[in-house]
Amino acid sequence: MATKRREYDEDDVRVRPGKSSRPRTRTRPRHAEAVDGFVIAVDRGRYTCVRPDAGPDDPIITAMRARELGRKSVVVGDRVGLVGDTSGAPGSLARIVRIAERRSVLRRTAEDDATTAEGRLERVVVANADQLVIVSALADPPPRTGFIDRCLVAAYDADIEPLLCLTKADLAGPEAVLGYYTELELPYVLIRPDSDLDALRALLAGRVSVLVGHSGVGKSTLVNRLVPEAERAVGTVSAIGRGRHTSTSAVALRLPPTTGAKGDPGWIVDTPGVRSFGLAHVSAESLLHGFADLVEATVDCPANCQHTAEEAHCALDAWVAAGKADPRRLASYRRLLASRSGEGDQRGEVDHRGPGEGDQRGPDAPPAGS
Ligand SMILES: Nc1nc2c(ncn2[C@@H]2O[C@H](COP(=O)(O)OP(=O)(O)OP(=O)(O)O)[C@@H](O)[C@H]2O)c(=O)[nH]1
Ligand SMILES: [Zn+2]
Repeated sequence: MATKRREYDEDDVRVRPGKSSRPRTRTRPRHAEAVDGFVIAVDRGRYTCVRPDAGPDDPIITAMRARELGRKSVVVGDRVGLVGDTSGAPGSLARIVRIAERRSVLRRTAEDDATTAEGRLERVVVANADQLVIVSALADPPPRTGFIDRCLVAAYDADIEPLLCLTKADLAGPEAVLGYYTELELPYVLIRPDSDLDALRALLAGRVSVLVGHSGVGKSTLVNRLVPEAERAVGTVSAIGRGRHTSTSAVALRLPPTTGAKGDPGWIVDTPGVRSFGLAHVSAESLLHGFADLVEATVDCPANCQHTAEEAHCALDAWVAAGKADPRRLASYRRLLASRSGEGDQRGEVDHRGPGEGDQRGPDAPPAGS
């Protein structure tokens, strides 16, 4: 007699051994035995996770996504349910069967080509972040407020608090940059080679913070100072997976405990592959949320005002003319508005994209290699 075969996933077989002819019951609670995991890196279909309560020396768990997740994307910062071999032993592989509801979603639109649907693909960069740390040098390279404005919009859009981290404070003062943002009362920290980083560490404690910055601003230097283990940790997580070293576009690093401070020191998420935030997915109204100093003026705009320079009666022009906001802020807002529709001047906004960025796919793209 021929054995009738049906496809089962592993734990189906484990839960009901020998009952291969019994139909799958729909009422059984799915994966009640799943353990909680926190995704710290994603590399070509392999997800590096840790137990949320794990200590620095606890094993890291490599997982793949279960078929039942469908096309849902799993990104760094996701809180997931894991089944299978969650021991973290060398060669072991767990499966992600659940993704917890996300507290926040930091997105970007790929800027390779903002004029096509594919180019506008929205990518989730990090889930469940609490804070976006915008790293900008005060000199060498000079601060780019256009980049900072763009990051602020991404942060407000994601419902994440921004923190301005001004590096190379030994080379130039922060007055010009801070003056530009006077109205916003942005929290900021100044970093110099001899700073002790206590103020920054206090702002990172107990939270998941995403670091973004242009090349050369000193982000790697900062990450290495905050997490002396960083290089080794990144090597470890990205060497997993297919046994090839590829750089990922986001990786979560556990901050070491600081002497004297109690409680969770927090996590930083480094984003080596993310140089800017495409904002094509952000509506003109949401874009305005990044410009709290301008938003009040728009109540006097005509209905359906697009707030562009072409709008003859946009109230923003009068607002700025009356000295109620910095004209450079209005110019920046309008530059971002224009860049959203793919017609803007994006000079200085787009760096060469880092390798591995294709791993950060939106929910519409199947995971690479699986
Ligand atoms: N004067 C001064 N130089 C700094 C400071 N922080 C970093 N640098 C220098 O700035 C240069 C760039 O620093 P990195 O940490 O490599 O910059 P990055 O932002 O990681 O840039 P990529 O590696 O290209 O992504 C290095 O030569 C650092 O030594 C600082 O606070 N003051
Ligand atoms: Zn207007």
